[in-house]
Amino acid sequence: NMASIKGPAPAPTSFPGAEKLRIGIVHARWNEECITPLVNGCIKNITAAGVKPENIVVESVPGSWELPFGVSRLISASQVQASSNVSDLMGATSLLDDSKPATPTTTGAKASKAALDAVIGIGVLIKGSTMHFEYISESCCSGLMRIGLDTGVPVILGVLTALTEDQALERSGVGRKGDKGHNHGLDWGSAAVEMALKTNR
Ligand SMILES: O=c1[nH]c(NC[C@H](O)[C@H](O)[C@H](O)CO)c([N+](=O)[O-])c(=O)[nH]1
Repeated sequence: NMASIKGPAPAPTSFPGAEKLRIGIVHARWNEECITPLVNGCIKNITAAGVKPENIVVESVPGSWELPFGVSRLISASQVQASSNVSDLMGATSLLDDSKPATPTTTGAKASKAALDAVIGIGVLIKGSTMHFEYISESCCSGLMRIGLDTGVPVILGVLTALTEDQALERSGVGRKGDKGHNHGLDWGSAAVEMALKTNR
């Protein structure tokens, strides 16, 4: 059979200036078996690009429906933080929930006070027996698109809209079959850094 032509072109491999960036991740808590590897893959490529762990802010919301609201609030909280003299960024971002740095900083380095340069919304929607999936997927994706356009802060779409559990598992790199699939979180992390640098000229 013909090899598929689908898939992204190779992403940039160097991200000069990434050490100054601050990246946010807001993830839903549905379908955790996929969410966890997706978030970890995202963080892996963000740090591989040169972003400091203490400058990655991770927040969670109940489900994908809440992603646009969560991303919007995190962006505005970080902008308030950057323009005020509030010392603790985490305090500002705990508007969503008990925020925690992506990885506890060994250096004890303080998170920077700058506003977030890009945010990824991560969710996993799996088709059930009703139309619920269609309505959440459409609202979540168009909501995330709107926030990026309205705020000028790049919002990366990290939402899997899977028709079966296997589709979701394969795209999280934890496919049940022999083929482990590909963890799309990796691509979302690279996309976030690339877009942040393009926006931060
Ligand atoms: O993130 C998801 N949320 C889901 N529902 C919860 C929804 O996102 C909201 O959290 C809930 O409706 C409360 O607003 C899902 N399903 O219903 O299947 C799903 O598959 N994935």
